[in-house]
Amino acid sequence: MANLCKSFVRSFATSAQRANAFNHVTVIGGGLMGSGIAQVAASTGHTVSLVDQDNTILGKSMNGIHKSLERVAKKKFENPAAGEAFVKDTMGRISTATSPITCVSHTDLVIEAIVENLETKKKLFRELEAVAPDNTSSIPITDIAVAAKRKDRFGGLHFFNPVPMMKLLEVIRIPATSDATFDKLLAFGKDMEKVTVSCKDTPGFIVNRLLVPYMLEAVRMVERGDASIQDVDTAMKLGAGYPMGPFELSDYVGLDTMKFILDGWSKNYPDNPLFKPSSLLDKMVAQGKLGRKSGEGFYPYKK
Ligand SMILES: C[C@H](O)CC(=O)SCCNC(=O)CCNC(=O)[C@H](O)C(C)(C)COP(=O)(O)OP(=O)(O)OC[C@H]1O[C@@H](n2cnc3c(N)ncnc32)[C@H](O)[C@@H]1OP(=O)(O)O
Ligand SMILES: NC(=O)c1ccc[n+]([C@@H]2O[C@H](COP(=O)([O-])OP(=O)(O)OC[C@H]3O[C@@H](n4cnc5c(N)ncnc54)[C@H](O)[C@@H]3O)[C@@H](O)[C@H]2O)c1
Repeated sequence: MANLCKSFVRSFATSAQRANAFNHVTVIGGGLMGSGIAQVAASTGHTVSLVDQDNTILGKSMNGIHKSLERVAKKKFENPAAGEAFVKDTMGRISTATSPITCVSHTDLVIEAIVENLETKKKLFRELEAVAPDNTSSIPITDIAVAAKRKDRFGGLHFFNPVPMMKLLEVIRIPATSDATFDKLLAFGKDMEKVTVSCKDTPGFIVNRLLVPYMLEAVRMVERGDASIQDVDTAMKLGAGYPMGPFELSDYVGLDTMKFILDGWSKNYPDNPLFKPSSLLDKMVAQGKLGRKSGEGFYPYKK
């Protein structure tokens, strides 16, 4: 890992101008979250290796990052040439790879953002045998850390979707996490221009422990025939001020990710009624209706 950071530069600057806690970041998983994390890490001056299973997936990830950067640039810069330079500089800091092994030897921080499946995550950490702060939605960090040898350098970073827009980062320590590691993860959050909060290594941390049961109760409400999908979404947007209703948000997060979260919780806490599986969610995932990413979820989307 890199030396401790000396100071922070809050606004966008080139890597040469910033003093970040980490210089080079490896992000494993180039899906919704990994792409967003790689984008923000690069736009805040880090060099980034983005790793996924094959180059087709990585091509899609880089396309998505480019489009998202163009949206950010439009908002950030009045001068189109400055916006174009920002996009080009940021893209130039991201390289891609299909194996993490080559990247981790020269990286300062590894962030895992692959599918929400404990066995898959543990297998990856066994392969890495290194430090890899984890972007899990719901799996206790301690359970994933079982596969890591150097647990003092292990911690949880929970980003939110879409990463470029959501200001929060949950930073989770396990008993074995050293103070130095925890402090550096908090510093990394600041470098990424996020507000950090911390909590115990409990299921769903703060946000998902409250948000996911709410989203699932919306699904159960529709399963019971109490209200329609559209009316629940309208109600929560106009009556509770949420930017998206629970069904729009479920499609945005990914119904497979929602199911992974719920399956993990219901297996570990079978007596908690908030974590009960949903047959509607199970059926939709089995049909490949995963939300925006598959072109259909609770709503249809243009592919
Ligand atoms: C399950 C996990 O473990 C945890 C989670 O992540 S839970 C999910 C947490 N996320 C949320 O709750 C998201 C809730 N939704 C929102 O906050 C908003 O709907 C939203 C920010 C996603 C989009 O905002 P909205 O106003 O609805 O749409 P839109 O007009 O397209 O976007 C607003 C601005 O955000 C920007 N934006 C949206 N998505 C973006 C992206 N991926 N990249 C860059 N910019 C983006 C747009 O460019 C737009 O900028 P502008 O206002 O200057 O035009
Ligand atoms: N979707 C959300 O809103 C959200 C928000 C916060 C956290 N998370 C968490 O972030 C993680 C990733 O979620 P996502 O929504 O980006 O999923 P996603 O399905 O969009 O992406 C997962 C990516 O991981 C890749 N992958 C799988 N196994 C791999 C391996 N062994 N090596 C390299 N790449 C591999 C897949 O090819 C895929 O591109 C999950 O743990 C999820 O719970 C998701």
